[in-house]
Amino acid sequence: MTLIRSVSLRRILDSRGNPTVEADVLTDSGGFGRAAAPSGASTGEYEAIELPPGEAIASARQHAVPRLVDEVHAGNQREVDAALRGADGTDDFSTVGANSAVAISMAAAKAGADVLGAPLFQHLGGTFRGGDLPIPLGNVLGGGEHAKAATHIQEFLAVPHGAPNVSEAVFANAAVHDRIGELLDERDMPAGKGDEGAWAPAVTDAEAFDIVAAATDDVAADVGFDVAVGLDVAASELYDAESEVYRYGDVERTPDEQVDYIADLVDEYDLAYVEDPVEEDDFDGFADLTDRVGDRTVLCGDDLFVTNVERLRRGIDEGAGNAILVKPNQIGTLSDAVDAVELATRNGLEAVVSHRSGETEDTTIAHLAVATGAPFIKTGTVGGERTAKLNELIRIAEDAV
Ligand SMILES: O=C(O)[C@@H](CO)OP(=O)(O)O
Ligand SMILES: [Mg+2]
Repeated sequence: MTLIRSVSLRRILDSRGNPTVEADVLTDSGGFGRAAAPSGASTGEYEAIELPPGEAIASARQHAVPRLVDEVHAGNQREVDAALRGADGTDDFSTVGANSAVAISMAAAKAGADVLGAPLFQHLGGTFRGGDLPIPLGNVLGGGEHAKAATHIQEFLAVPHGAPNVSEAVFANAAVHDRIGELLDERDMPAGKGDEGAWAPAVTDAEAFDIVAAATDDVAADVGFDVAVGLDVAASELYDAESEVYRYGDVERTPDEQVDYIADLVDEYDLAYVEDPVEEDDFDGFADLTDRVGDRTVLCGDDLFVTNVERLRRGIDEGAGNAILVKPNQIGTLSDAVDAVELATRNGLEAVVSHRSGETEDTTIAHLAVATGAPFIKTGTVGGERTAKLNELIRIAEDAV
């Protein structure tokens, strides 16, 4: 029923207008799945390798497709992903390209679900999943690698952790985005938007904190539940390894000062979430911060862990962070992403399933978050490629009732 009959690959557009890989998987009984690879801008040094899409497609056709067609069952995700790993033969998918691998892995999962007639989250997570929906972290203002001449901190996030359900949480984040637009207007601060649809005004980080905190307070008062502020510092992008300082424009911070700065921000703004507060090799700084503020905020490793169980294991041993960002394309397959969530969860860390700054209309991560029972999903606030996932969560919540 789920034996793979064909795998087709093509170049399609992502949300930045760059080419990316889309895969179609068809099974012997007519089951069909289609998925596309996202793409990062602030990519971690230790991520699986994204090849230029044309190369990734040619290499996957040569190495991976023959190992899948008439050989592997789309309904057996481990088998699909093992075949992809076997076809690639490297640890970082540098032969086939993590972009081809993840597109095929996700398309096969959808084809399997199609044959079963089950929603993807149920096929991946089991029949008892669907009751717990993740809290959406919404990027509402930012800069860094996603918008030049805006803030140094990459993402200011709305965290609607008091929302009674996922739909109200999603709409609260949209309301924060909208309110920030009004506040910027009132202050005569014209702003475009960054790669993820967040406002990208030419303001200092301090001004951004003021604006975002005012907007979350206004929306919280309106909706009647708590909406906190979170950050993705994306600190590796600020770090100058040669001089061993973090550069925020003209302001420099040593690694120790960086930890102090973030710890102070957590208390000053009651931050509910901080991602990549220090650069990707600084497990010690991450652990120090976890000691200091890990009891009152989520400290999440993105570039630190890159969805990789080896790096996560090190983080667990060293007490670095209390959460992991999970991006399937950072590691190359759904099985690897699920392994990362499971290792994290077994060790008391929280999982945050995440989009990339370059996205498509693909909704797989919404299902992955529900399938793994992840407490958070980070997938933007506005823009079609972001709302595709958010609207899918609303549908999943309805189905699960
Ligand atoms: O840093 C991040 O968490 C992501 C997504 O927000 O950005 P990018 O995809 O550019 O790595
Ligand atoms: Mg990040």
